[in-house]
Amino acid sequence: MSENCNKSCESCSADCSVRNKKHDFHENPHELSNIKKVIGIVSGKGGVGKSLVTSMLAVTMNRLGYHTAILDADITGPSIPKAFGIKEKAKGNALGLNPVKTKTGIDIMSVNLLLNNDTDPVVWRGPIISGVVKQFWTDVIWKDVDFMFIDMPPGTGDVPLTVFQSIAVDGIIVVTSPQELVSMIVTKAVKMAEMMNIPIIGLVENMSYFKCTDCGKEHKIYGDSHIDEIASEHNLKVLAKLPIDPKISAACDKGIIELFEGDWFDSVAKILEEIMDTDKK
Ligand SMILES: Nc1ncnc2c1ncn2[C@@H]1O[C@H](COP(=O)(O)OP(=O)(O)OP(=O)(O)O)[C@@H](O)[C@H]1O
Repeated sequence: MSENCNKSCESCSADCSVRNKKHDFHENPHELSNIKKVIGIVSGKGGVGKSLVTSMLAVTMNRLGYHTAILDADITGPSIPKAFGIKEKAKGNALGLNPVKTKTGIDIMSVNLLLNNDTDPVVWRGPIISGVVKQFWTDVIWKDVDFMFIDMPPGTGDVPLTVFQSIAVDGIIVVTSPQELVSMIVTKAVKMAEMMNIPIIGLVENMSYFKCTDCGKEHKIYGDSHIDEIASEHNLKVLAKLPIDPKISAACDKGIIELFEGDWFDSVAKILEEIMDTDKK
């Protein structure tokens, strides 16, 4: 703290303990929760495969023996329960709300696990939606979770802001697709992450190519990718390039994403393990 501190952080830019404390809006998780690492999955717009990447990352880390969880913060477009084929509803008791376990033991909380019908639209205003996401963090009992993946709502609106301010996110992964204005999206994500003081773990390019099952050739359906140049401009890693694969969309539709085959996320898994290990040292 500066000797001249008048506790008026708004008019002072010093990076001191008072300022940092005053600007820390992080909420504590439920007292019975224990969450080691929280990874936010973001995208610039909807439909690029953010929920799919979130699901596959959780499955990958679960296969490696980590207890994983998904907090579905995409309140108005929750697609996680469907990808995992979850039909049951979340139950609560006097202590709090329990996540629903998938067949392989991944803990999930999503607004669709609370609504009477999956098809009921969520017609709520921003502050209500943000409040629900916060409650998914504070009122759900997340027991012994190694990696929690947060499926963020697309963009940089009210809800992502609340998530980043109220949940201590350890890092974010940005999902893009080749047809997007990738450069702009990545630059925005980098700036947002800087503002929120959260490291970007790297980029995942979804729908990168289509591999012909007859000739084995890779076709760039959405044109050439620029992800590598953009990543190096920002000093970021490209974590994975995921093909367009009808088997993947079929797995999501049938609720069997836990059975996906492919090694696309093996290198991301190593990076996540390193993040976990650095804390143990
Ligand atoms: N690489 C892929 N191959 C085949 N299908 C895919 C692929 N990526 C995504 N899809 C399909 O595209 C649809 C949209 O994906 P997803 O729900 O993950 O997008 P999203 O970015 O989370 O969208 P929103 O933010 O609007 O919820 C899903 O039906 C998914 O199965």
